[in-house]
Amino acid sequence: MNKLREDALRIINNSIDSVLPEHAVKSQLSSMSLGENIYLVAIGKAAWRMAKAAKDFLKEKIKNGIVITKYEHSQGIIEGLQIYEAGHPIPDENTLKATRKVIEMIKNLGKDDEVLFLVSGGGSSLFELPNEGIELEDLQKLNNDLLKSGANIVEINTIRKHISQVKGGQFAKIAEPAKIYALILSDVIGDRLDSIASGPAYPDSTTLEDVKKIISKYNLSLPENLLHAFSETPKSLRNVDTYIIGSVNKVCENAKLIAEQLGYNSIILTTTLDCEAKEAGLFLASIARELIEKDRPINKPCAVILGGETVVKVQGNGLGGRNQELALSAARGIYNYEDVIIVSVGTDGTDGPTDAAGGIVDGQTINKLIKQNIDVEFALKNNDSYTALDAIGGLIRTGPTGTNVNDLIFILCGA
Ligand SMILES: Nc1ncnc2c1ncn2[C@@H]1O[C@H](COP(=O)(O)OP(=O)(O)O)[C@@H](O)[C@H]1O
Ligand SMILES: O=C(O)[C@@H](CO)OP(=O)(O)O
Ligand SMILES: [Mg+2]
Repeated sequence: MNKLREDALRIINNSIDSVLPEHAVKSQLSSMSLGENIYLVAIGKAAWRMAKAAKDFLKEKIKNGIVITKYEHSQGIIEGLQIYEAGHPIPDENTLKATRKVIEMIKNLGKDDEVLFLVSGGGSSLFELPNEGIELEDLQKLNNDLLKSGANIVEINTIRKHISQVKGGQFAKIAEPAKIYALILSDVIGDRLDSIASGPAYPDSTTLEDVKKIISKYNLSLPENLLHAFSETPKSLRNVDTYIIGSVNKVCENAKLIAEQLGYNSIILTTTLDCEAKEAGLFLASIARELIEKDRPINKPCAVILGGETVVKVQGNGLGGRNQELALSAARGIYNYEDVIIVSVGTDGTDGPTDAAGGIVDGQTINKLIKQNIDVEFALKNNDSYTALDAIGGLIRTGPTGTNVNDLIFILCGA
């Protein structure tokens, strides 16, 4: 493996390791003084690791607890906690079953009880009980349409919150009068607390008016029963304290430190990349060319680091994810350039409905695709980035990481 690729993989692995949730959970808990009657609820892709850290720290103070995470994201038994796995990014039967268990556990709590609510991205699909009149099939179709529409996560979750019994602050209402302490691992740009996992314990800033606008903006066609099932969400809550314990900012800062230790001049360009994945790829390639040809805006060897979450309007029937699509698109702009790599990777370890975390491309990627008879333009049009990158060794596979703080994207240039 060449040095640039080796360094890129090291930056990816070490910076994701630096945002695993154990340390953040323990350090937050050690600054709080919780009582002796704690009920734990952990939701999201990082739920298992967050819950394990909390249990190790609080021990017998936790009276009961439920963890809901994505399939293949549980790492085994945690004594005293019930662990469920469920569907993501589309909710399934197990989502509803596990959510009902949580409601049963917290609905009759008293004012001296406390709920430790550990929240990470993925929670929207894993923690859900829809409003009366909505069947699971309706909910699944709506989620599928939303995820393919090109809407961003704030828009998607605005809709999800208004057909739910637990999202948009409603979980906190059910737990009243118990106090909720929410520890949040953010995977939403700008750390919007009412969007992360659809904010089950945060006052909702969005309204039914916003729902109407999003339905019309993305031309969504909803069945009649769904249109009648929307409900307004709470705009204030009195029983919740919220703490953000990790975000994309941290993974970018750590990637910068690691790149510097490896000898690369490094900058963070943005932590809020949010445009179309294909456009982001071409934009990154143009920056790479500036670095190579003009040594601007920093001198080689260098790392230019970005964080955020791009969007994809899925119109083809191929296989891929936003990070793979960004990387494949970027390959077009660095065709035949030497000593440059562009990487895009989801810190949760799974990009779209695939087993890859993201993509890694260089100046030879397009030549390798040509040799395999793969037309990059067709692959992009068909949203088939996984198949294309897989054929030429351009996928990054980490497996589920146990954390989730959005996507890490970077350019690495040799001397
Ligand atoms: N074939 C595809 N190519 C590109 N993106 C896709 C494809 N299929 C689904 N997606 C995108 O993958 C997203 C879900 O991916 P996922 O990695 O689970 O998101 P997150 O990490 O935010 O939970 C969808 O919103 C959709 O836009
Ligand atoms: O659960 C959710 O609503 C989102 C954002 O937090 O996470 P993910 O994109 O991982 O599904
Ligand atoms: Mg997401």
